[in-house]
Amino acid sequence: MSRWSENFMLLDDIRFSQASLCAALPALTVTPDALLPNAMKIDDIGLDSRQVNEKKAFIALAGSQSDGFHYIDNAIENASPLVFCEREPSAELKQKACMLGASIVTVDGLAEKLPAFLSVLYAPLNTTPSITAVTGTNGKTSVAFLYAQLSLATRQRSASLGTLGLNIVSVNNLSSKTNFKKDSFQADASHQAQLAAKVDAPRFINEHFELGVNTTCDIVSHYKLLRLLAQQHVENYCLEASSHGLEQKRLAGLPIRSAIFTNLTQDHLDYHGSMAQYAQAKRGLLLFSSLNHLVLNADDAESSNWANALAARDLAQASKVQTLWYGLQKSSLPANAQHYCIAQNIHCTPGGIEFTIDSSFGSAKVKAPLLGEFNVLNILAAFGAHLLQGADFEALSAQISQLEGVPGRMELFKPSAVNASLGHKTHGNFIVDYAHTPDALAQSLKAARRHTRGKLLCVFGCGGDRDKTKRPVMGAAAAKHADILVLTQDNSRTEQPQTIVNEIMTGIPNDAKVHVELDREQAVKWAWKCSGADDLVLLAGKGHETYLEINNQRLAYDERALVQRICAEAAL
Ligand SMILES: CC(=O)N[C@H]1[C@@H](OP(=O)(O)OP(=O)(O)OC[C@H]2O[C@@H](n3ccc(=O)[nH]c3=O)[C@H](O)[C@@H]2O)O[C@H](CO)[C@@H](O)[C@@H]1O[C@H](C)C(=O)N[C@@H](C)C(=O)N[C@H](CCC(=O)O)C(=O)O
Ligand SMILES: Nc1ncnc2c1ncn2[C@@H]1O[C@H](COP(=O)(O)OP(=O)(O)OP(=O)(O)O)[C@@H](O)[C@H]1O
Repeated sequence: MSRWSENFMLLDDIRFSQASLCAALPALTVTPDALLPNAMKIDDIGLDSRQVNEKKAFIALAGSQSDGFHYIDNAIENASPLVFCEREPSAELKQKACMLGASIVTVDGLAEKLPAFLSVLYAPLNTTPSITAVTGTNGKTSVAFLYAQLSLATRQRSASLGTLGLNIVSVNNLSSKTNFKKDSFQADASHQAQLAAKVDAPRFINEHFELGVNTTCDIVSHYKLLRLLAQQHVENYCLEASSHGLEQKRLAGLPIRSAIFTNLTQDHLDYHGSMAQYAQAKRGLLLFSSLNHLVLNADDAESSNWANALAARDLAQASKVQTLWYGLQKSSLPANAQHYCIAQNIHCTPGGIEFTIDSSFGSAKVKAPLLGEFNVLNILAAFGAHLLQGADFEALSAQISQLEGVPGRMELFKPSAVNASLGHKTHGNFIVDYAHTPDALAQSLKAARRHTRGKLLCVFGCGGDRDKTKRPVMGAAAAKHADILVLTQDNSRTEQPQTIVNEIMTGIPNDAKVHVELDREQAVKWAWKCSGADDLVLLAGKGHETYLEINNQRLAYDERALVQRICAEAAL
């Protein structure tokens, strides 16, 4: 099943009533009597003319490639009885709509009015979850995933949304995942009753759902999701805010309470044009008037631009936002940092990372079963947001040892320690990682190096039809940090994989050890066969994905499953 159809299965359950429609229409300055009778029968709404029907309205918005206005005809042919658009349609189109019983309503400033409309249309029936948004070039998915798990320290049902889809984590699997004892949890009777209600909530508990093609989904889906999460008694919700999503106002009007910034390095220059514009798009998170908390990476130079941009806002807005700084060096903290969270004495062990948290809320020695120093930063970012939101320092610190790694992010796979026929381990371990930017690749290789005794091999490629300037930079980063490079394909889209590889090669020094194998599965097998027992093979770029995108088609390719098969076969 494609990701799109799963998306609709999940969000299709979220419908609105006629009463909600009547309540919401004034936000668009529309009155129900301006609509034909069919229009009032809708219970769903969407941005894509190809996915409407007789009960679903179409919102025609201008996009970056084309304009929804051009698809109004398509929407009414697909039986949509109601279309909102930003300018007057032709007389011919109006006449056709009239014949089909459809209403086309022109709304001045439709895009700006949409958040107010959607927030009434999909108003959550109970409390809106507290929203934390995380942005940055790398680490968004990891921070969101870790944030949701850390919420278990406060026994709150929580969710994360982004590249991995929607994950809901709840208290009712706490006993199987953690060492919490039920009786050691102090709660009054009403709190216990609320917890029981959460445990009995109908669906999606501890579940994962694929949700569309984008890291940050479209604006309608966001409002539907808020209602869905409220129905599921989710109290804490962390979403990934991509720079595209922020620029295209896919999050407009959401009551985002806390913002986390991870880091800024090169990516998406094809879309934003320059690093300055890319950085500015990300800082768009500061414009949410609902913001109360800001969590900044003290080790990343861009964070001071965030602090300055906040200070430049009007006094009332700036002074209601509490800022927490996190990082690996106390010396990077700004002199006026009131709240901070620093990791010190970091040790990378075969099983994970150990470090001491030194913070303005307390200090603790912690261990996490995750690989890579950058995951220390990711933990601190999620931890810092919870601290500002009022979580207890001790309970949060205890939860760190219970964290589960993020699928396809520095995920370790070990072939059986002993080969049955040879009596010893013959080849190296794998790490499957999602690094697809120059900085992420450098960071993941540096992290992997700390977990290996032998050689470090790296299998990677670069995506087609996207920022081409990062290709040689990724080649240079891989050559600097790995011993053997295996160049292959990674979502080449409509480009020739060999052309992409040639561009990567221009950044690789002549004396580097490079093997080219465009068939990705063969490249992985080649690297593993070439590895010795103490070596480590890092597979970068695919992570959790289960496809290779080639010529507008998604071909089945699951690198985690492939590696599991290789590991299993090694034991035979
Ligand atoms: C370049 C880009 O960001 N495109 C996104 C954008 O589409 P768009 O505004 O360009 O849409 P368009 O094609 O111009 O069409 C305009 C309007 O007409 C509608 N339409 C279009 C065709 C049709 O037949 N009928 C119809 O109604 C469209 O639904 C849209 O509402 O808005 C759509 C709805 O929100 C997104 O799905 C789409 O993401 C495409 C698939 C994409 O590849 N996006 C990438 C670049 C992206 O956004 N990535 C970031 C993550 C990056 C990261 O990992 O950091 C993300 O958040 O996913
Ligand atoms: N804090 C970090 N700093 C640098 N690199 C990181 C950090 N966290 C993760 N990475 C690297 O970036 C890769 C992607 O991580 P993650 O999916 O969490 O980031 P992301 O920002 O969500 O990226 P995307 O939006 O493309 O999914 C990881 O596989 C890892 O190699």
